[in-house]
Amino acid sequence: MIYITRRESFNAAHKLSRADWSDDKNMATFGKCANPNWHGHNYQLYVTVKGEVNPETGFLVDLKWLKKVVNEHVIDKVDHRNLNLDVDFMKGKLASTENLAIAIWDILAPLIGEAGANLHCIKIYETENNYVEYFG
Ligand SMILES: Nc1nc2c(c(=O)[nH]1)N=C([C@H](O)[C@H](O)COP(=O)(O)OP(=O)(O)OP(=O)(O)O)CN2
Ligand SMILES: [Zn+2]
Repeated sequence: MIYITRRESFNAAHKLSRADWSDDKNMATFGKCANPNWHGHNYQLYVTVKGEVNPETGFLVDLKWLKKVVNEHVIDKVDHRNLNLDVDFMKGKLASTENLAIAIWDILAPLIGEAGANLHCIKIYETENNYVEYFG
């Protein structure tokens, strides 16, 4: 078993708030992250794939292919966007890093499976100090 990781970066706005809660409750729960006029992050996304090395190519998966899949299906949809308003796969979800990691897993796992490998981990740094890892 071998593991290979592609890192991508994106910039996105969001806020942590629930439409079915009052402003006061959102502020009490999420603090400054519930600021109604949004705030943004420079996110770092790490997509780790696991599997066996193809003896003919020496590859688990071609990193150029992985870059293309991650960019087409994730980065192009989130970069310079508002996670709450613009991103179809986050509609109706609280825009936390946990929910973002789960949503990205759900998009990429089947695509990577079709290529004969397995998605191992989605890791997202929201800030330098905060990151989430999701293993499915
Ligand atoms: N479990 C979670 N908690 C929080 C999330 C999250 O996605 N999951 N997100 C946030 C906010 O988005 C917030 O913007 C994080 O910013 P902050 O707390 O300021 O993070 P920093 O690393 O910049 O803070 P330092 O104090 O400088 O370490 C909040 N909680
Ligand atoms: Zn935030």
